[in-house]
Amino acid sequence: MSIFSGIWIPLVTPFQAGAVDHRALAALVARYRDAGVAGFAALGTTGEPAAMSDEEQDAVLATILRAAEGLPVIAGVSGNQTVAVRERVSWLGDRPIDGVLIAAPYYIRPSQAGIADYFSTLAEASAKPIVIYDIPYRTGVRIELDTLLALAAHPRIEAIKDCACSPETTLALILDGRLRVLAGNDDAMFTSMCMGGAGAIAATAHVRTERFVAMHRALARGDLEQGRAIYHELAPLLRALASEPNPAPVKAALAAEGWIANELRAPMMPASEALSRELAALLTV
Ligand SMILES: O=C(O)C1=N[C@H](C(=O)O)C[C@H](O)C1
Repeated sequence: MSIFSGIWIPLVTPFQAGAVDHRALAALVARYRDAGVAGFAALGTTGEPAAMSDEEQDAVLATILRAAEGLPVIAGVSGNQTVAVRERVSWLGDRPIDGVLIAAPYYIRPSQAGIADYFSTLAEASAKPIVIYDIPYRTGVRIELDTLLALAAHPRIEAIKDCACSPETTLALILDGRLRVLAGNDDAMFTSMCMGGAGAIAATAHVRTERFVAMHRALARGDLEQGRAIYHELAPLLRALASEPNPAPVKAALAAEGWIANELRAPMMPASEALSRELAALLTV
């Protein structure tokens, strides 16, 4: 049975007075463990790895692995030089992680052949399962369906974090059946899971985590009525959490609940006062 199903948390990195707050990070992981999540994505977009040194990233990964107490952890990797990213992927192969989450090469917009070569090279170098992170609105390049289907033949490419905003692609991948499809756009998670997707890696699930887990479980057992009712209940929160750049709203919500300081590293900015007030109000309902 694949580990790539259920609700995964792409963890924020809490900062306090400019430094990584490892205590807050470990407390968050323990809180989500108790809430029934399936696993954690460390150093995904939400974790702000682009704002951290290599040493800070490695320390964050170590804290998450310790606090996860055996729940699966995958580590995010991004870049645009195959050789450099391959080194990182090989290094991660010796860590006690359960997979590597790899985005397409950003900014340089390679051809589909270039993208296929990139992922195949990294899959060959990896000792761990690979989750393809298809997020064209961040990388600047789409991984086309034919490319994804070709990559699915590789035994170490096991899942996709699907953020392409294409229901046709999502359905085609689910019907193909070789990659586990994890929704990566939070507003698409309900439809993806209804179509047969395996779950979600969802920043919004940092709050009301138990309800996201309950929604997934309801849909996975075919209880559409209950799954839909929970989705409707979560909808105002989902909308508010997506209304400013991730992870600012999630951090504001967690700060309102007292878990972390409301701090991001520039050029990312904390959520606006108005949104912070709205989120605090939504979380008291
Ligand atoms: O960090 C992630 O993984 C996620 N990234 C997406 C994004 O920031 O675009 C959102 C998703 O909820 C999780």
